Amino acid sequence: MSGWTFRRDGIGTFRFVSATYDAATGQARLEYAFDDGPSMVETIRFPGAPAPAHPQAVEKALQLLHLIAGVSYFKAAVPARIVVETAVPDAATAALLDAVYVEGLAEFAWRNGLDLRGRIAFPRTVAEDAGTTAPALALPRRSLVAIGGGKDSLVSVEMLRALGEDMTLTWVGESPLIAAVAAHTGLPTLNIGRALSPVLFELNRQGAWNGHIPVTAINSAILLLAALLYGFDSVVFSNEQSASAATLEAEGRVVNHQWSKGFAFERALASLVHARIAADLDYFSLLRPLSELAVTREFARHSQYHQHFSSCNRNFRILGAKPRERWCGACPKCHFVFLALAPFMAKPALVAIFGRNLLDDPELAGDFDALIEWQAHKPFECVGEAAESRAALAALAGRAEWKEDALVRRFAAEILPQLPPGSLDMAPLLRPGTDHALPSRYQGLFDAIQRA
Ligand SMILES: CC(=O)N[C@H]1[C@@H](OP(=O)(O)OP(=O)(O)OC[C@H]2O[C@@H](n3ccc(=O)[nH]c3=O)[C@H](O)[C@@H]2O)O[C@H](CO)[C@@H](O)[C@@H]1O[C@H](C)C(=O)N[C@@H](C)C(=O)N[C@@H](CCC(=O)O)C(=O)O
Ligand SMILES: Nc1ncnc2c1ncn2[C@@H]1O[C@H](COP(=O)(O)OP(=O)(O)OP(=O)(O)O)[C@@H](O)[C@H]1O
Repeated sequence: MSGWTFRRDGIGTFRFVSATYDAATGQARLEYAFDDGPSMVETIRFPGAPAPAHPQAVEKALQLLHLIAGVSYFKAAVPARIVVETAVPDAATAALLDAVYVEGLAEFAWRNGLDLRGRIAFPRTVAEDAGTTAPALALPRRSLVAIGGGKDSLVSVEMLRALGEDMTLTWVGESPLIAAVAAHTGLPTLNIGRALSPVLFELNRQGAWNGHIPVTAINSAILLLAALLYGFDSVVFSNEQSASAATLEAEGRVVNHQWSKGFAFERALASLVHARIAADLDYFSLLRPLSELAVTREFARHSQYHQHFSSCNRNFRILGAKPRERWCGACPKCHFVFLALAPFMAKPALVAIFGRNLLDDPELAGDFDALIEWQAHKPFECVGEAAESRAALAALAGRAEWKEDALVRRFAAEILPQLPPGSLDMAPLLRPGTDHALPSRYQGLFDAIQRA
């Protein structure tokens, strides 16, 4: 960094400098820079990956990963100009990237008082035929399943296990918690290494713009490259229906904290992969038909994981302090998961997971109000829709074991009477939706849930 001064408002250009994959070490190297500043190099390690059997598809997937993962670095200065010094993307790829950088950074922009709409335009070659299909590679019929240490991916794992699917569980980055949960499934695992450039952390110290990024888009691109390297024909995520809902809508903007977990991103990425990378490589979310409540109802049955999993995102920090226990009990995700599991679990078992009864803590009233969008917007976190939280609280208000707890009692006395009658029924929220892109072999999975 010597001889180069970073001023976040003084940067003109973000450069995609190079992207290489070294088959001997299984390491991808993604290089970026601002103006004539230092290289920012991110590395992704694919342990034990065999020499690429499909080098052209691997090269395409590597380019896509380079372009998507740039979002972590671009955000540090959000300059007006983007230069791609590697292969310039075609129109369809550039359109996806524009969306990842504008919609995926919408929360970042909102919270920093920025507006990226109309400000991001990836360079693109002249438009290719929209109907182009990439060649089929005869990839083996097996699934690479993303695992995050929480309830969602474990529900998928158990659904796929019940179908006898050949699968490997995979996660990006070092996480003892995810490793322990993955080991508990007894299934084959693959931990992919990821190291962000230390230059980014230095820029953060020097006052770079910082905030939320669409991390699922990055993990998805990493897993697609992994599928080609190790030989899988499906990359399976566990993003639920509720992830597509906005966190807030204000001043003509739609901000979704979970944008890259949403259906619009899933569809766009899946069709780009079929068109440009491999016709037989599927990317989809198995849980897309389900609400968060439908997922927690399923997860409640899998008690073998209850003392191992965690949905608390504070566990997954690279730099920041991690909670001493698996659940910090103080973040919106802890609050939401407690509430969403409560209608489906025995109370002592749920309290044993969290170490205390969060619904009996009056100090948390404001936090639970945000979950039900009561005089507040939903928190910027991976939580279900307000209708789900309201329905869960209404259900608990009618249960002898819960109704005396401070926050349930308060909800029943002060809030419930002001809510529209008929809006609190849980049954419609538990019914699987029809907006999904599941391969036909999985359609039957949700018939069973429908009947439950
Ligand atoms: C774990 C977590 O929630 N981290 C968010 C937190 O970051 P923090 O500063 O507390 O610590 P670190 O995670 O260690 O990050 C250090 C710095 O690195 C930047 N960074 C990190 C990863 C990356 O891929 N790119 C990066 O640029 C980060 O900005 C830090 O400066 O707050 C940050 C600022 O708001 C968030 O960016 C961190 O979020 C992580 C990228 C992360 O993995 N978050 C997931 C748990 C998450 O938010 N998942 C969403 C899915 C959203 C989506 O559309 O994909 C969810 O579950 O809803
Ligand atoms: N480190 C990671 N590497 C790869 N995929 C991940 C990682 N962390 C999360 N995911 C995947 O991203 C998606 C969204 O993560 P999310 O945290 O919502 O899921 P989860 O951990 O399975 O469940 P929960 O909602 O209880 O946290 C899931 O498909 C999850 O498997």
